[in-house]
Amino acid sequence: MSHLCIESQLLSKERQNVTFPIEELTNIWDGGREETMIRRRVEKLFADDPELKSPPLCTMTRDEEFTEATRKSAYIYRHFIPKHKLYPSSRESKHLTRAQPLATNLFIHMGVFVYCIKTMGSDKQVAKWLQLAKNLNIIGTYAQTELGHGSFLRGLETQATYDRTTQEFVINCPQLSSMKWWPGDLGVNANHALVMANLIIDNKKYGMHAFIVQIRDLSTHKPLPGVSVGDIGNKFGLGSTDNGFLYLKNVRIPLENLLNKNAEVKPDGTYLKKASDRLVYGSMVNLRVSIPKQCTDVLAKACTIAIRYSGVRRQGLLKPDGAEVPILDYTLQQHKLIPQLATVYATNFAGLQIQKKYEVFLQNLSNDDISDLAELHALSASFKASVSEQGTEGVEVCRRACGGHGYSQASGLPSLLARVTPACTYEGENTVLYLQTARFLMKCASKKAKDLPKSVTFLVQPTQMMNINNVTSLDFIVHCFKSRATICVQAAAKRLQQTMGQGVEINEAWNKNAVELVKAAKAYVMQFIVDGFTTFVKGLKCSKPTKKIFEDLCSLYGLHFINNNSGDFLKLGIITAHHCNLAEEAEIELLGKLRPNAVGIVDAFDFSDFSLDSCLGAYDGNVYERLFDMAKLSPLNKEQVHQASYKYLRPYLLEGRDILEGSKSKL
Ligand SMILES: Cc1cc2nc3c(=O)[nH]c(=O)nc-3n(C[C@H](O)[C@H](O)[C@H](O)COP(=O)(O)OP(=O)(O)OC[C@H]3O[C@@H](n4cnc5c(N)ncnc54)[C@H](O)[C@@H]3O)c2cc1C
Repeated sequence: MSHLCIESQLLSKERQNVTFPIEELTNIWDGGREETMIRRRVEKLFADDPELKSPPLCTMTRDEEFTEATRKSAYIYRHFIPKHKLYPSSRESKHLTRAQPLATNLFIHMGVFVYCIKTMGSDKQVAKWLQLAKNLNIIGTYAQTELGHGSFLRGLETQATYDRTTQEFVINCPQLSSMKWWPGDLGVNANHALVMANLIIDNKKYGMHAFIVQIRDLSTHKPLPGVSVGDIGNKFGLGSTDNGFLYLKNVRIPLENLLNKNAEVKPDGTYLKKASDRLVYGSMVNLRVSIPKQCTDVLAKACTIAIRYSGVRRQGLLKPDGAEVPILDYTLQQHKLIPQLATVYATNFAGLQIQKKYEVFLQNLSNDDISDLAELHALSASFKASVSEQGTEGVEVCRRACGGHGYSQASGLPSLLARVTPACTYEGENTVLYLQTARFLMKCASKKAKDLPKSVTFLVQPTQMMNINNVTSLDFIVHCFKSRATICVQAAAKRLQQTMGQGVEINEAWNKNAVELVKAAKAYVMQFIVDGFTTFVKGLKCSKPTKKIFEDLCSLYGLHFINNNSGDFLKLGIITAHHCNLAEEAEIELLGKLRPNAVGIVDAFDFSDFSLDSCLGAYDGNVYERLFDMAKLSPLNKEQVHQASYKYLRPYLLEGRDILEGSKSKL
């Protein structure tokens, strides 16, 4: 029997040992049996379409990757989606992001430019721009960040000065640091930009507003006068996206190009505010709610790759005279990977709770009730920060857990890491988001329980230690996380008050206590995740073996965190040293229990080989043959003798030949 077959057999054996119905878990993951069927149908449409096939990502240059991405994106939006009727209103559309091949672009155009027109434009503006944008008749970007400023919005320098005589805005980047930098789809493809600029009327500043600016000629696609635009160059990853720079000098746009649903400038220069900034915040929440799901899906892929690979990779012995074992048998490998699997489940199902809160908020909004906004904003900000961080750390753990092969692009893991890590920065840099959450928490800490939303009253109530020996109990784990959040929030509030009591001005006091404040925000969101996942698991109706998997993953998620931060839980008086010992033992026991089902659990994510795009993670486990096939495709192997060796090394190699052949003839 060939060596290759053994790898496939090892994965089959893993699957025979699975103790729960994989299909049931898949259905729960998808949100129901019918959703699984719809998702599979959508994924099959993508996988079967020859227009969506590309050379493997790891064999392409940046230029080829970008060109392929643009070709496929244009095809998807103009042909594939209409052909299969996968419109945003259809049930199928929910599954598009997951089904779509990795290397595509136009995300900022379709996801943000189109969304901003819809939510920030008047009816007249929506009628003018929306369909053009959806049809790719115009391509837009969202240009907010500048070379000199990102997080601090008031520091942005681009100006839109109203000229009453011509009824135009004159857009200017006053200096190098005001140049727009980073916007996606801008560098090469966009011919319009939604530019965030300071509105100035008669020398008075009115703050940031959104303007539609045409930046390239509609026929030639060349930059218009006053516009300097291009790609910012290679990044950590995301070679398929043309993040760009944009410098605007005296570019004139008509009055109607200010997106004016929330604020308007009349022809005579009168400024009219129509909606409160709080409503504008509400629309930002929507974008933030979608990012964690993308991060969770990326971590789910990384877990699938690393766990399947660990099931077939054999290295060393557990018994001196036994057979070589798959590395998944090592407790240390389980300790790296299975908690990542628990993270995928915890963040996914806790995310559903935010989604529900968001839907309630939207319902209330239609009655002009925005009382939930502050909590939703605080929650979605810290949740985005926490899930993108856990996703980034988790993918890197998975990558390193695959040894040398995890470093190869062919594993698919480097591109997953490059995809998840920028989510820590875009749509609000994580630290800045945690600080926003802390602001809400400090307000809560200054109030009485009766004046707070029910979901956060625990933050101002006293905590008690729970005397319990069963540390895997979900009630105990939730209690630990809630107590930690309460203590951290109250401690940060107390310190802030003390600093200000010493006469320190608020911003300075805030800065002095920023570490404590961020810790409070992190503790708050961690309790939300643990509580949300636990609530989901407790309410889950399914077969006993599947329920057991959920309960074990839920306990593992909590205990792994407690064990990694035991000093903190001990210091805060939430647990004792006895609990610590029990928690460490319980975690190892849970790893052993989940180990036989690990391959089954990742199979339940149901990623196709097409979407995983990994030599290590394919369903059949035929790892080595795939790696060798991929290596053969390396552009460096195109010629038997590469020009570089010939050009730069040949003279010295010929010297070597003469020495070696000369010494041979002397023998
Ligand atoms: C892949 C990618 C795609 C992007 N796409 C777009 C796009 O389409 N359109 C667009 O406009 N922008 C885009 N951006 C830019 C992105 O939104 C900004 O990078 C982000 O808002 C962070 O701003 P910054 O880069 O200025 O970081 P900075 O704010 O300079 O952050 C640098 C450091 O300073 C810290 N810091 C900043 N402020 C504070 C504070 N108050 N207290 C404590 N610490 C602080 C941060 O935590 C961080 O550690 C993209 C970025 C990336 C990486």
